[in-house]
Formats: sequence, C-alpha cells, structure tokens
Amino acid sequence: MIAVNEKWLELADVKDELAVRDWFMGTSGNLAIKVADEPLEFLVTASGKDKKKRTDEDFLLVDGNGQPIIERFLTPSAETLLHCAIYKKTNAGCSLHVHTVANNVISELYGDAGKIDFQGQELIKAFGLWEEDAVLTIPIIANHADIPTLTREFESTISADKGAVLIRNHGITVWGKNSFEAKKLLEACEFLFQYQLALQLQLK
Ligand SMILES: CSCCC(=O)C(=O)COP(=O)(O)O
Ligand SMILES: [Zn+2]
Repeated sequence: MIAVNEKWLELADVKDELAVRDWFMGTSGNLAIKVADEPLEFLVTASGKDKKKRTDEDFLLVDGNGQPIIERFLTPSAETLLHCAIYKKTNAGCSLHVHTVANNVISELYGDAGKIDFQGQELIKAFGLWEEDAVLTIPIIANHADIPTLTREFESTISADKGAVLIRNHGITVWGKNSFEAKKLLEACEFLFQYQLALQLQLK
C-alpha cells in the first residue's frame, strides 16, 4: 500500500505541473504510473474529471486489462488501454497523454506522412539522441474512435522503453522509465512542435 501511496503522490505532482501549463483543456488528457509488475498494476486518472483540480478521486488502481482493482465507483480513463499497451510492451514506469494546440496542428500537418522527423535540434537529446546527425521520429497514427482499434495501431509503433506517439487531431502519448523522464519527453516534444510551427510561419 505504501508503494501505491508514493506513486499516487508522484503522479499527482506531475498532474499539477501539467495543469499549470494548461495542458488539460476541457478535461482532456490522462496520466498513468506503474505500481507493480507481476501482475501488472498501475494508477490511472479517472475519466472525464477536471484534471486541474487535486482530489482524492483523481486516480484509481487498474490491472493489466485496464480493469479497476477494488475501486468500483470511479471509471478509469477512456484511453486506459493505451497505457496498458505501454506497460505490457516496455519497461516504462510512467505514461502521459495531453492535448495541446501545437501537438494537434503538427499531427494534422504531418498526418499524411504518418510521422514527423526532427534533426539538428538540441532538444532531441531528451530522447537520448546525442549524435550530430541523429533523427527523432515521432509516429502519427489515425484517431480511431474505437479504443481497441486505436490501441492496436498505437502498440504497433511502440519499440522502446521511452517514446512518443502523436494521435492525429487528438494529442500525444509519451512514456519513460519514471515520471521525471516522461515529463521531460512531453516538454521536449511540445518545444519541438512549437518550434516547427513558428519556423513554418517564418518561411511563409
Ligand atoms: C474531452 S477529451 C476527450 C477524451 C480524451 O481524449 C481524453 O484524453 C480524456 O479522456 P479521459 O477518459 O481520460 O478523461
Ligand atoms: Zn485524449
């Protein structure tokens, strides 16, 4: 139970930081943090809540199928299966999903290509890419309304213990070994997206 309480507080702190950035517009976004490996258990945000507020009902514990453990009054995030896919396919400890204007516009501009590449950008080092000619590729998948379909396409893009995937005209999901790394990746992506949009305005 101590582990759950510690992870709860860790995720609540991340949620507060992302809320300050206004990254939970219109109750969008969901966050998860792993609590146990075998069997898999993780805390995930309750669905449809105002994630800018800190309450005792912000998170609930779910199993590897995204089903609530003990808690029967709260509904897990509608996108819990995406978090399940991350924890099943990687050693990640935390996964974060937010909707921002920049990540939505980038996903639409580059959606037909199915990806966006970043090269020659200092911030790609956040992903561990330190070589001078390194390329960060962020996949962009279709925003299927059917969550199992969305999850299948999403999990086909997962190939490492840290990563980021854009869902077209929806948002981004990132994951990393812990909440610090996941938040770092989320911020790096947002920087890169805002840079790309600003650059495109200058080129016009
Ligand atoms: C109003 S946002 C639409 C659902 C969504 O994309 C999202 O991120 C939040 O859903 P949740 O069930 O996690 O609250
Ligand atoms: Zn979403």
